Amino acid sequence: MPGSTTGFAIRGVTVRFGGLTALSEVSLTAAPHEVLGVIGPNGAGKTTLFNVACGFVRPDEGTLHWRGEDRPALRPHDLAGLGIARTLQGLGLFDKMTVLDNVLVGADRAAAAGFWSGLLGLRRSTRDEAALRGRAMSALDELGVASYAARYPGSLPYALRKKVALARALVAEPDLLLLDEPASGLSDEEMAELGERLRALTDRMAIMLVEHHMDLVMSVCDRLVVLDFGKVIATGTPADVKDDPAVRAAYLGEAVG
Ligand SMILES: Nc1ncnc2c1ncn2[C@@H]1O[C@H](COP(=O)(O)OP(=O)(O)OP(=O)(O)O)[C@@H](O)[C@H]1O
Repeated sequence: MPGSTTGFAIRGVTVRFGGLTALSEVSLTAAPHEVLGVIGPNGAGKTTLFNVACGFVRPDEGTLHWRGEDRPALRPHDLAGLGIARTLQGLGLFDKMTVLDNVLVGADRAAAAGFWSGLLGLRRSTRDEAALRGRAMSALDELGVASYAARYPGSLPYALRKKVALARALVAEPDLLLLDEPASGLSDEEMAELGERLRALTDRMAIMLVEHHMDLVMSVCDRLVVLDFGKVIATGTPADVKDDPAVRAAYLGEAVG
């Protein structure tokens, strides 16, 4: 297939909001097992790019590429079936559901999308339910929060709620994980733990993260894409990008690394 890529790619994406061009011909790739960071000063277009990757914003021009196919019209509800999971800044946990049930929502989405063939038919059996709960519990366990399974998210500190949201994304066993500001609101220690967690996840998935915290970005990402005024101004390893004069100019007054 022409232009076929292994992994996730955004190609020539332009997004306009009325007269404002939020993204202009942006291209990037996230290879399997890679952590790709998207950074840039305020208003650079990071959130818009994340929303394009999640299918929340449809590009005016350009395409997405995933699993060997061009996908001009990715929609949010397609993600689970395509092996893509995401966490959002707002977490989106349901306060009236327990932690376990919140994670089960992620398992349900994946099962409904045919992710685990046979696990969800027209009538779900007790055994299927038990299997889904088992997966949800292991996702919580992997993040060290299984003991909170019966609690309600609202009663937990923010860092724990973030782990629950991540468990909900991971329960679907995605090949691509999209993270919007995963470090926001975390302490330095929690951020370091998150960094280690993300590195460990690369043995089974690619990760694209939009993040403000340079410490996390510099330590966790294999490659970075830097946006400024909707354009890619630099791409490379964290070390390359840190020394790039265009990046330094874009961040004038802000610390890079
Ligand atoms: N729905 C929208 N309607 C109109 N303009 C928008 C919309 N969303 C974003 N923009 C504009 O597009 C540009 C890029 O915004 P975006 O939120 O993607 O940047 P960002 O890099 O995520 O910024 P920040 O770091 O401040 O969150 C900004 O000028 C913003 O005002």
